[in-house]
Amino acid sequence: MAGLALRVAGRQLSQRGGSGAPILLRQMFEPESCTYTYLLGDRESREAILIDPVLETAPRDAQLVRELGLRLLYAGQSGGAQADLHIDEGDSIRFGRFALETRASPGHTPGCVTFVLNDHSMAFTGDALLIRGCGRTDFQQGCAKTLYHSVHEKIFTLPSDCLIYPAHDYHGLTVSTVEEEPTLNPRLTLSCEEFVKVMDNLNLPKPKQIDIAVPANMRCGVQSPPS
Ligand SMILES: N[C@@H](CCC(=O)N[C@@H](CCS)C(=O)NCC(=O)O)C(=O)O
Ligand SMILES: [Fe+2]
Repeated sequence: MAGLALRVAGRQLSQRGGSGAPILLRQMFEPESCTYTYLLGDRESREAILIDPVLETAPRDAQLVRELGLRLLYAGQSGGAQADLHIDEGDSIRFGRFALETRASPGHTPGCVTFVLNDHSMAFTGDALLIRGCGRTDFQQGCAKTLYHSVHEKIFTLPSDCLIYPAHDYHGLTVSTVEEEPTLNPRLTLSCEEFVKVMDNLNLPKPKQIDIAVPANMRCGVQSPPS
């Protein structure tokens, strides 16, 4: 029932906002952590939102926001961090004629969310679903079984032409679709049991900067004052 209500609400929002209005979308890359930051804006009201910003590239993002004459309403990540606004499953984040629907997609971390544009044309999957991959589950209270269910239930149920924009890519790819991933993703095409085994044996090195990034994310990106 909740899923149905969300879809209906999404369609109504899309119509009220004038369906077909082109969203302003910029995908920006930070090479050290291979992170994508997304700037989304409404060309009419100039209201904008920034998804998955990285400390090192914050000046670049701020400059682009200024150059494009946008007014940033929200920026940040989720996950029990200190923040001005906490978001939950089903919450709608509005900017101009658009809105992002929040879908909880835990597994990489307990607080991971996927943001879906209200017309379901694109989804920002954070570290849950990567292109032909997925977020690791071996730290930050990750859980492979939870991630498997999140991706199958919250992302693969979107329309097949829905674009998938992840928070990271390590192979030079920029975007995927809900049509591609359920058939081509080498991890998420497995059974849940096989997936858990694969995830338990990834043996990846820790990402660079993770020991700095995690505590900073818990303070919404605010750095510790110098001692
Ligand atoms: N080999 C990569 C590893 C970076 C890494 O661990 N990335 C995380 C996402 C950021 S917390 C992840 O979940 N990766 C999944 C994966 O399969 O790589 C590097 O270049 O450092
Ligand atoms: Fe991560």
